[in-house]
Amino acid sequence: MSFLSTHGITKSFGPVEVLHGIDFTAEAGSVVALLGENGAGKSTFVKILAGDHGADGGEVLIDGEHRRFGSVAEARSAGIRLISQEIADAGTLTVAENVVLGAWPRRMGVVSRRETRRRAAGLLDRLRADVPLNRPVSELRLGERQIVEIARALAGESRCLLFDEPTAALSDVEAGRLFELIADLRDSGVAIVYITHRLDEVFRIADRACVLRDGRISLDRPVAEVTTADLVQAMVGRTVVARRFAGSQDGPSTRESPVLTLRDASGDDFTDVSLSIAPGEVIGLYGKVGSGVSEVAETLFGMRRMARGELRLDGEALRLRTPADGIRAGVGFLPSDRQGQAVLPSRSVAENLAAPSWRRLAGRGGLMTRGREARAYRRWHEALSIRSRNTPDQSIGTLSGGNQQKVLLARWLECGSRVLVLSEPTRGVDVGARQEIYQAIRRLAADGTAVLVASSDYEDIIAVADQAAVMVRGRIVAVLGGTEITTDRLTESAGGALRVR
Ligand SMILES: Nc1ncnc2c1ncn2[C@@H]1O[C@H](COP(=O)(O)OP(=O)(O)OP(=O)(O)O)[C@@H](O)[C@H]1O
Repeated sequence: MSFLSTHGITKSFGPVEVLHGIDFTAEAGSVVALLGENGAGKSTFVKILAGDHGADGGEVLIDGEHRRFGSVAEARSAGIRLISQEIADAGTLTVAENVVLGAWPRRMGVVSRRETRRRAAGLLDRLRADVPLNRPVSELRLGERQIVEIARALAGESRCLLFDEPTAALSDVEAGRLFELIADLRDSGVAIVYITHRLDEVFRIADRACVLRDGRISLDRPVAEVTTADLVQAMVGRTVVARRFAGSQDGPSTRESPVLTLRDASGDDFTDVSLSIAPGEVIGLYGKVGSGVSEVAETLFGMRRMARGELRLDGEALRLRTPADGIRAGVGFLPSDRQGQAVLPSRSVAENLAAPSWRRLAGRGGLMTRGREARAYRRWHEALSIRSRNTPDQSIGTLSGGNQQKVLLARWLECGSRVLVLSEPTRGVDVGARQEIYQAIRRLAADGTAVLVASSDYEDIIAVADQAAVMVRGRIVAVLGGTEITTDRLTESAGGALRVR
């Protein structure tokens, strides 16, 4: 018998019905992958299972008995836990404190620090994670914070774990350890529901694949019986062919003089990095999580200080101390940590989109009108197929994760920056939307923008880069051009062995 099953679950937000009657099962000792386009309803569905949202209709059965969870605590007491996309840690508390958050170990009524550390170490050990127990979580990188979240969910007896895109920010090694943990949990009888946009993960860890399309189940089959093409077809209703959008296979034939030049730069986690970007060019900076790629990107926007080296814009030396310096210099930046560093959570979609273009949109009178913001919103809503209620006033927090990412990208597309630095531009984005984002990046380059795509996803680099630099442990180890930019060359170089040029 299945541990958990649902029949006819429906859910609306205001007038919009998001789930149209979901029949679903999760078996004990089995992993089911839950897939679907951005906005299909995956997070909403698992939040209902975890007691975070109430369903409007339908029923949830646990061990064959009807249950209705009024809160997260109630779902937890039934052994169901959600590891959400949104990290909910307490930045100033330490790693150990965050792992035991909400379940403080006490001795004679007083929180025991020793016991806190001991328990946290035990839980992190299950993930073979190497995160310092005493460090405040605000100092960790996003992937490490994700690991702390997972460790917290392992406290207590779980019968069903719901993972919502857990590997989006993890390194390959960290993801590998998580997969081992998931296999162990499965073997010990836990039911696992696993949401991902990375289809290779489905074949690696899941027993069953379940696809949500527009709030309905469009496929539910054993993984052994499906192909990647079946999953994509069920998700987007068509086949999606990964292709290269780069200007020409051999890169641009004539190169204008660079608008941005970085020479022998060293800073947080990178050393002696040199690169240049000309107008109309897309440079890919590729490396695994932790290779220094995102640190270089952040430095180009003024989010990190450069310790040594030289940054020039239009030939003029530049010192960026803060992101405000970056914006003033005409650099646009999409950070990899969407929630922490980019989303203005209490603002509308239109306000989020227009934020850095405010001055330009407001015009000479300095008066920003909702109409101007709304027009900016409409321009990108269609071009990037942003899935929202089609009103610029919708709060950004009510968009699905992948659609928030598209709004943030549109922010910089609208801004018309001369230099655009995009860190992990397709993180959390579905297979179809990826292609739209790649097209948008190339369109931007065609209009003369100089673009740097910093990514740990080689598909991003292959799809859009005219030239690619590969980083390993903070240094550029290979530079590839045009037709040299292939999966094999990129992954081989990022492994650290090969040195080209
Ligand atoms: N609190 C809310 N208020 C209004 N609409 C919401 C709310 N939460 C989600 N939605 C809407 O419900 C739909 C489904 O969102 P959901 O987050 O479940 O999608 P998802 O499949 O998890 O997408 P992604 O892959 O991008 O994370 C979206 O259109 C979203 O805008």
